[in-house]
Amino acid sequence: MASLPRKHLFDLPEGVIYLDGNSLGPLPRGVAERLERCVHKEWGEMLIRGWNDAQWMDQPARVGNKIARLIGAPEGAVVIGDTLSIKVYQALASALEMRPDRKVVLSDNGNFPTDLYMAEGLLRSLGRGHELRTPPPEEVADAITEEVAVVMLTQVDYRTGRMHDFTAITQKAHAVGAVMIWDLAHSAGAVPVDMVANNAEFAVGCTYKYLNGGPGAPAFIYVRPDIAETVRPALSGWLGHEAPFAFDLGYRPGRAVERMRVGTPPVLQATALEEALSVWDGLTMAEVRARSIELSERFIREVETRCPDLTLLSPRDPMARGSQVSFGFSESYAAIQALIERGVIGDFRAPDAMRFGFTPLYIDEGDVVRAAEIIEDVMTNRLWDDPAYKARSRVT
Ligand SMILES: Cc1ncc(COP(=O)(O)O)c(C=O)c1O
Ligand SMILES: Nc1c(O)cccc1C(=O)C[C@H](N)C(=O)O
Repeated sequence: MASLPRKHLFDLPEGVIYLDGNSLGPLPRGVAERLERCVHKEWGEMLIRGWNDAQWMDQPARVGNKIARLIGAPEGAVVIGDTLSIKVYQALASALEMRPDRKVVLSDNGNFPTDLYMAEGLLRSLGRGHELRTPPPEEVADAITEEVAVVMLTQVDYRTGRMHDFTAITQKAHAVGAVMIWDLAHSAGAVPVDMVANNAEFAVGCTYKYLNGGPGAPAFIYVRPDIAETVRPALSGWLGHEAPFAFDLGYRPGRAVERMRVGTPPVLQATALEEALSVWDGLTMAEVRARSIELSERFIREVETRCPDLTLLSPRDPMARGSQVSFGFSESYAAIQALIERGVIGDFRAPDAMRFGFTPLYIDEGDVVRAAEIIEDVMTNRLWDDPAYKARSRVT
């Protein structure tokens, strides 16, 4: 297969430059047809037999293996299912059980809110006086002390694209005896990740962003293989049981990471994801990362030259940045609306970020330059200064 870009593998609307694949990836070409087959040939014709005959029951592990390759994890260490919020909860609950004598969970105040909300809810229901600490991202490393039970961080900041030092933070967590959880929501399919080398105990992530699994696509969870047989799942659902179809009354955790399965897998969503993952065949994350850096560096250069009113909010050093670039502007919400209307889809993140994702599978240098020209037009001609844009409802 030809290397990058692979635009022909995606169904992108004509005239759109899609710089929001960091929030919701576009539709890969084969997905609609694969779903059609799943609906008619599997669900429609096989009915209940689909669990065996179409291997629906093995899908969480099978798709997990496809993701494993992209995050440097071995076969059998990743499963998919549920939403990322649930996977965060599961990882944190199990991690806390591994350090019963410690009471501090360390995250940061740039983390995506659901990760912090799930932690708060879990700690409250444990009722054992745990504390969630959220220093600024730059201060996390110094806040890793021997009080900390679990360090739980999102590698790439959803707003700024700032990337934590993946290796140094995990090493520091382990040096003080803390358990490490990485949320790879903005990393999987965006930056090279090597879970084996990193040695963190847990990783979680979503698949609707850079992995193009579609809206509501299932999340994934990785558990380090050497601890997977001892980790205790808090959400002990029947499909994480060692023998679900024995229908025993007592819970016995399933084999390794399979114990992190909870209930019935979302077969249609997982089928879309499984097909979507084939766009990565024959690609390495190193190749994707190299292109992503070229594209985002070019974008920053073009925008800074053309638009003096925009301030770079992302780290300037590409090695400290994920695959997204944010610019600050006082009217960024209206400016993003003006851009979307002109075919450049990025997004707004409160309070003032215009955020653009770089996805080399379907974005090339020409798109980047064209997007910068349109941003220049919107800024120079104050096209954002339109009450209709400012009034538009803010759902996402
Ligand atoms: C870091 C991070 N965690 C969690 C989520 C969302 O979790 P869920 O898939 O449960 O909506 C997102 C984005 O939506 C995210 O960026
Ligand atoms: N998961 C989302 C959703 O269900 C609706 C709207 C947006 C999202 C997102 O993924 C937001 C995303 N995590 C972000 O970085 O802003």
